[in-house]
Amino acid sequence: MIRTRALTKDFVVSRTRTVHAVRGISLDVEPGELVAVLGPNGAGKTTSLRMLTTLIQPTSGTAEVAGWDVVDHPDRVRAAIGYVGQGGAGGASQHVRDELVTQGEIYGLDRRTAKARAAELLEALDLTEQADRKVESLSGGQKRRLDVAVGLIHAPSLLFLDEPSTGLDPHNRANLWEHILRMRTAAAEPMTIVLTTHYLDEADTFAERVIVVDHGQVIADDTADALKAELAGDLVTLRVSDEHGAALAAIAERAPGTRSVRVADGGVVAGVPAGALGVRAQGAHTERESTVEIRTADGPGATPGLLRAADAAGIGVRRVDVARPTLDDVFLGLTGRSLRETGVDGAGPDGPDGPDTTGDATTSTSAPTKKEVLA
Ligand SMILES: Nc1ncnc2c1ncn2[C@@H]1O[C@H](COP(=O)(O)OP(=O)(O)OP(=O)(O)O)[C@@H](O)[C@H]1O
Repeated sequence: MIRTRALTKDFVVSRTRTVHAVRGISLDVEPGELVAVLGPNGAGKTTSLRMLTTLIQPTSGTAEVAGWDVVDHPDRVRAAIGYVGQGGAGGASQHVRDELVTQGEIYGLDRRTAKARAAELLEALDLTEQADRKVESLSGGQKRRLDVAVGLIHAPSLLFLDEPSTGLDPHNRANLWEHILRMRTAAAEPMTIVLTTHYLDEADTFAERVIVVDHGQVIADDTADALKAELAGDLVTLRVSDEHGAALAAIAERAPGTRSVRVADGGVVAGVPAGALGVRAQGAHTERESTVEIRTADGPGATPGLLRAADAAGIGVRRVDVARPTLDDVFLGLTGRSLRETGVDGAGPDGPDGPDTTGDATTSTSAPTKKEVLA
């Protein structure tokens, strides 16, 4: 359904500055897949989508969408796809139903077909009650559902959604997703959906495949579960008194299945009970704690052995947490940076004028390679 080879986009912003927004992306998306493209601000997600939807031309490389080359046959591509951009589509003063019918006609449907299709989508996306209201009077969630309806009016087999649920509250996000999934399965042929999102949980829950993009390159591509298992691992966190942090870290390093270990300052704790394992002082008192964070293939399986080894070394573990990895852990494992820290929820350090630019004397930063994060 989508095939790109070395797809590249440079924006020449001045004589001395070029933004390397997309750097040679090669990927294939099969019919019926639901793919989420994830990455920090400025990673190149929207630019990639804009090339695939023929809104901008690649600098180099090739892209075929629905069997057509995006540069040679943009009209064919546009006829085959739906695109829901970040800005939204609806004309504010139009009535909801009219907006849909007009969009259908723009796509070449005759009026009768456009009306029938509009009615179908209004029903499927729970907008029938709002059909005769003006677009500007809709709530955020209703407006976004209308955007999706507009993207689907000509029954495309491939739908691109650029951050479909940004700005919606959790209830409306869940509601939008329910509708998108229902639309997808109701289609005669399984619809292919490619979306960008800032919501890690959304990609995790709904996407069958997650493509992680950073600095204009694909740095990971698999199911969310496979990415988490291969690239992150479970996180076991053990809290001990500050003096035992380093010794416990050394024990954890040697434990089977350990991928990486980090000792962090756990802060000051008050009222540590007298006699707690490994606490030498008598009576409740205040002291610093360490947290030892262990990435391991199997957290629940590794924890008993870690506790036994700590006990044998006279180290009292005060608290144990075992957490399954998130997609943020995957990104951290790949780049050493957290998606949240790199501005996934807003402008981050890799934003517009971040490291993706080439200046006078410098070359652009190379894409980060996979590295051990917590070593
Ligand atoms: N028209 C343009 N001219 C110059 N630079 C651009 C243009 N469009 C995008 N860029 C730059 O290209 C890089 C990639 O931007 P893009 O919008 O594709 O990122 P993104 O991953 O979609 O980010 P976000 O999550 O913030 O939407 C950024 O550095 C951006 O500033």
